[in-house]
Formats: sequence, C-alpha cells, structure tokens
Amino acid sequence: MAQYTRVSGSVGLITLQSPPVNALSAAMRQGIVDMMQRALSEPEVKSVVICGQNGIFCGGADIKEFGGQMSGPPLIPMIHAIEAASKPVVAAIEGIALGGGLELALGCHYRIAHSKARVGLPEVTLGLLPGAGGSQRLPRLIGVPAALDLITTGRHVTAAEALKFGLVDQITDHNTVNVAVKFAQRVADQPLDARRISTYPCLCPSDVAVLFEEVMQRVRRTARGAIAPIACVQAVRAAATLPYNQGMERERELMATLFTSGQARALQYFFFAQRAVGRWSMPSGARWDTSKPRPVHKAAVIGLGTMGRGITVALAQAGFSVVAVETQEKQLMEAKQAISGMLERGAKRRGVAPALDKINYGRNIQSVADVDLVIEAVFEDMALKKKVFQQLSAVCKPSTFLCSNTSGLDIDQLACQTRNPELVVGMHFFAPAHVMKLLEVVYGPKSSPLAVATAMQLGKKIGKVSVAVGNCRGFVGNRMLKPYLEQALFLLEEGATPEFVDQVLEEFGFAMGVFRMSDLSGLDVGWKVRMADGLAMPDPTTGQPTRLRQGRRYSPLGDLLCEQGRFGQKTGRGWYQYDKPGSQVAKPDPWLHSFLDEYRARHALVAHRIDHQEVLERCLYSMINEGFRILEDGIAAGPEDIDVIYVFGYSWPRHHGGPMFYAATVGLNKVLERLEHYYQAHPDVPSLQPCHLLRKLVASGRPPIQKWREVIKKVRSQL
Ligand SMILES: C[C@H](O)[C@H](C)C(=O)SCCNC(=O)CCNC(=O)[C@H](O)C(C)(C)COP(=O)([O-])OP(=O)([O-])OC[C@H]1O[C@@H](n2cnc3c(N)ncnc32)[C@H](O)[C@@H]1OP(=O)([O-])[O-]
Repeated sequence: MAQYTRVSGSVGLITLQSPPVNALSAAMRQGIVDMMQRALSEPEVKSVVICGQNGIFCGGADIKEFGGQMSGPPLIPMIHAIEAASKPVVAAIEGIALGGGLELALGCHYRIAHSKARVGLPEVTLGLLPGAGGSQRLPRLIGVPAALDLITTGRHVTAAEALKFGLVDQITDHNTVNVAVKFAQRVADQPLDARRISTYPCLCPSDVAVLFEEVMQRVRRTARGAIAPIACVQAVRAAATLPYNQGMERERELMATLFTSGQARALQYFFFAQRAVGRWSMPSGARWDTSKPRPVHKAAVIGLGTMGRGITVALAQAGFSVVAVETQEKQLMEAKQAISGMLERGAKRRGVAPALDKINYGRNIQSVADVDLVIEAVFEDMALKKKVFQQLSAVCKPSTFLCSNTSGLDIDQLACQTRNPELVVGMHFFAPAHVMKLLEVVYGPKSSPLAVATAMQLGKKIGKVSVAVGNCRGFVGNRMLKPYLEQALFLLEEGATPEFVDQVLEEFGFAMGVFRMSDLSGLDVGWKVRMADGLAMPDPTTGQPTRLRQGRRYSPLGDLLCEQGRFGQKTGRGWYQYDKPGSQVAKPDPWLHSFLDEYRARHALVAHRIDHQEVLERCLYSMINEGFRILEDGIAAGPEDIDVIYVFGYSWPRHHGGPMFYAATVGLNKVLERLEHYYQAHPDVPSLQPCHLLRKLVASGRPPIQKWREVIKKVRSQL
C-alpha cells in the first residue's frame, strides 16, 4: 500500500501503491502513518518525499469505502501529523492529486508538480465537500475567491494554473520524484513553521461578506436543489471567519450531514454508473472485453443540418479527418461558415489552433468512398435515410462502418439496405452534438460486436459518454420521454397549467420543465413524427380532434397548437409566449389558459386541483415504468445505462442519480403502489400499468440497484 525507501542518503521516500489511482483506502492510510513514523524516527533521514506509483499521485479517498463501515486511521489526524512533522515533507505530484489526495499534499510543507499534472477538490461532484482539511487549508494558501471557485465547482486545474494560484511551489517537465528528492535535500534545514498552512491567516478581500453573498446566490441558482455546493460555501466561509480549529469543527459538521445524505449516495452511484456503461454487453453475450474495435482514422458525415454540423465539429476537434457532405449548395455554404465558427470559438476557449484543415467538404456522396466510418445525419425521414444507406453501401469500402444519427427510427431497416448489415449501428447524438456528452450507440439484430466496439471507442475518443443500447422505437432516451410528455399533456387536460407542471419539475432539479423544453426543441418536431404515424389526424367521422387512439388515451393538445403555427421559441408562441421568435424568455400566455379552458369544455373535461405530488409521480413514475420495460426487453443491459442516458442526455438532476436510482430511493413498492393508483384512475393509459419486472423486483424483496441485473436476467430467461 505505501512503500518506504531511503534515497540519496538522507531522504525518506514514501510511495503510494494502490492501482489504479492510489486511493486512500484504510490500508493505504495505515501505510502512510507507518511510513511517516519510520521516516521521522530514522536519524539519517533529514527530509521526506511522498509520491505515487505509476505516475499518479492520488485520486483521493477510496469512494468504494463510503458505503461501508469506515476503518483504519482517519485522514484528518494523518494529515495533521504530516504537517506537524519535524522534518520537511515534499509532495511529488504526477498525473492527478484530487480530493483527499490534494488535501494530503496540502498537509505537506512543499508541493512539486509535473507540468502535465492536474489537481483539484472534486468532492462536490460526489455530494460531499473537502472533508480532510481542504476547505480550511486551501483558502489560507490561495485566498478565498480562488478557493471558493475550486471547491464549489470541483474543477481540475492544470499544474500551470496551480503554480499561478500558489497551490504548488514548482512545476517540472522532468522526473518529478527526482526533482522532489533534490528539492527535499535543499530544504532539509529550512524552518517549517512558515510552511504549515493551517497556521496561515485566511486573507480575505475587503468585501468578503458581499463576495460570499454573491457566490451563495450563484451557487443556489446553479445547484438546482443540490445541497453539497451550498455546504462548500459555508465551509469556506468558516475558514474566512473562524480560527483554524473551529473552522475544522465546522467542516466536520457539514461533512457529516453530506456524507449520510441521499444526494451523496446518488452522486457516488452515478460516479460508478458512468464507468459501468463503458463495460457494455449485448443480449448475444458479446461484451466490451471480448470485442476488439477497429481503428477509425477517417470519417464522414452525410447531411450538414444542425446535427451534422455539430457531429463534424466533434470529430474534427478530436483530431479525425472528416469528409463533410451536403448535396444542397446553399446549405453547404451555410454549413461551412457555421462549422468554422464553432471550431474557432471552441479552439479559443481551449487555447488551441482550430482544426479547420481536418475537414474536406463535398456535395457528392462519391467523396466518402475511402473513409473508415460514415455517420448519416440527413432529415429524420425513413425513405430518405434508406436511399442514403443504399448509396453509401454502393460507394463505400466493404469494411466501412455505416452509422445513423437517427433519434429513433429502425436501425435494422437501414441495415437491410446495405451489403454488410453487420457493420451498421446507430450513433444517436444529442443537440448540440459538439457539446452534449451523451451518445446512444444502437445495435440492431444484425449489428456485429465489432461495429458496436468501434462506435463505442469512437464515442470515447470524441469525448462522449457512450451507452450501448438495443434497437427499438425511440431507443432508450426518447422511448422513456414519450410517457413523460404524455402525462404532462394529460395533466393539462385535467386542470394543470404549463407553468405549474414546469415549476414542479424544475424544483425537482430539471434544468427545464417539460413545456419549456418542448418550446426550445420545437413543437413541430414531434408533430411531424405523430403525423407520420397517423396519430395527429382528426377523427375521420367527426373531423374533430379525438382523445382516443386504438383504445388508448391520446391528447391532441400539442397537435392543435401546431395547427395554429405555435411551434415554440422559433415562432415566439408555444406553450408560452416570447417577446419575439427566437427569444428564450418564456412568459405565461393568457391565450393558452383560455384555449385550455375551451378545450376542456369542448371535451367535457372537468378540471380538478392537481398538486406537486401528482405532477411529479405521474410524469416521473410513467417514465421509470417504461425504463423497467426497457430493461425487461433487454434494450438496456442495466439501470446504470438508463441513468447515464437521462443525466447526460435529458438533464435529469444528477443529485437524484437518474430515473432508476431515484425509483430505488423512493422505494420500488411505493412506485408500484402509486402506478397502480394512477392506472386504476386512468385504465386507458397503458404506460401507467406497472411493468412485470417492477412487480418482480418488489416481490423479490426490493434488492439494491446493484443487484437488479441478476433479477433482470432471471425475468428475461423466463420470457
Ligand atoms: C476526504 C476527501 O475530502 C474526500 C471525501 C475525497 O477524497 S472524495 C474522492 C475525491 N476524488 C475524486 O473525486 C476523484 C474521482 N476519480 C476521478 O475523477 C477519475 O477516476 C480520475 C482519477 C480522474 C481518473 O480518471 P480516468 O478516466 O483515467 O479513469 P477512471 O475510469 O475514472 O478510473 C479508473 C478506475 O479507478 C476507480 N477510481 C477512480 N477514483 C477512485 C476513488 N477516489 N476511489 C475509488 N475508486 C476510484 C474508478 O472507479 C475506475 O475503476 P474501474 O471502473 O476501472 O473499476
């Protein structure tokens, strides 16, 4: 766990050894305590260096230990002992020093970092705060404003920025441990009192009270109900206003509250869920570790509308050569301009040169003959997509992977248009495609593990969180969105207003409620799909909009708005009114309220009082229920896949872990009982009928979410 060697005669070298990130597990902490005592007890040793094995200093506390009984020496006194040591201790930081890892380094008297190292206190992303003295030492070392920024955002900073902050004393391009050992020899006789950060005064800007007020307001606004960011501000405020020991007491109190909170459990579940989706599997048994991807050097994008432009930018920014094809001359010219602009702005933000030379534009599909992978992003029309896949199959090399950015059309139908259907998968990006992290990689019955592995690896290389899912209408994300949207419309029919429904969902933590989100993405997008499905047609006999389709309840409210050109932000009118087309500030629209009253009267609907609970339960539980159907169908391999899709693709509040983790938190028996309650009231709404898998999980004693995959396997084997 921690190895001790004496180097250069007088330096005790303590090496943290616990792959992959030298996390501070109980055994590691014991090792550090023992090795420090040894170094301090050996008279020949004049100074100490702490470093990490494998070019990584330390990834912080061992998150895997959080769920269990904490044992071993606690971190705070361990770090205090290092700070109080009679011999100088130098931290040699390579790779990363995060969370407790940076707090360990802050307990040392000096910090030497490699120029490529990154440091930070990301505890807030795990629903916690820097609970080993970081919230008290960091403000004393780098000042309150910078400490507030690092601790409330959890962002990692480069070695260069850390040096500017005074967070590290020196950075090097050479072997950091060797540099640190020489440094330790040089400072062996230096007095240490001035190097013990906990003794430093916490220098505050004159307007510190105003600063904390502003930061607290900003944090409350962006936290959307998350409690850790607020506690982080309170902890740093303690550093600015209290002596160190009292500040540490305040840090301990705040950490104790967070550590046992549901939000911390949700965020830590999500930390591991993000990593679990990379270990994908298919119902055929093919898996991430048995399916080797084929390298992609040159890619192509067909169709340079909004999505095609974003995908092209994402590929070029990641260093891929891209052939960008748009058959319409005008559209091509506009796309070139837009893409160049996006690349230049992105490059400026990242301080690098824009990858303009990575892209070759063309109007002819022939120009993609030699690429390794094609992403089709033409208009969402099956007939058009089929034609494009036929052309691609004829033009491209037999080994070329053909991928579609469709947001829900049948991948298998596209595969059947090609010579090599096993090389066809969906790569469903989310708008804006060069910004949104999520990528649904969709495999059809003919898709080969090779194609899935290649698309998943490409997703990772362009900075996406890729989730492998099966082929069905709407895949995972949009399939679960349908009952959510449906319930929102039914609630309007029954007496709610768009403002109220959105308020409830935004208080829950969504960045945008369902109606503000629909106005942003455009009501006409869904309308065209419903028209194509023959759903938006009036009743053939009465010519009136009908509220029943194939025995199922249907709300034509969205269709009626579209028939009046109310497409949302783009037309300045939708579920809300906007100052002008394109403006983003949604205002309640009296016209819509009277339109709803008339609609209810026309359909003999009696409005009733709808409270927060009903809105939340009907919108979220119907979505969750569809999530269980997706697991039962094997479209998603596990709950983590669904939760990662919803957090990264549909702004589900991360501090609630995702729809499936939230269901586990609420209690599956409660979700089941409430769905039964609503289904009884609305028997013509099948999405409220509890799914068999949900019943099965409740019947088998509501196992923890980590155990659901076993139950799913059993249920699927009985199907
Ligand atoms: C008191 C104190 O104040 C508090 C309370 C704390 O200190 S709280 C803890 C604060 N520390 C953090 O928030 C850092 C969390 N880690 C990361 O941000 C990243 O991991 C990384 C370090 C930047 C590397 O990224 P990567 O992309 O190269 O690899 P990876 O796939 O992510 O990670 C590689 C493998 O290491 C595992 N892992 C990473 N960090 C870990 C940690 N801190 N504890 C346990 N396991 C960890 C991870 O699950 C994965 O396992 P597996 O999936 O292979 O089985």
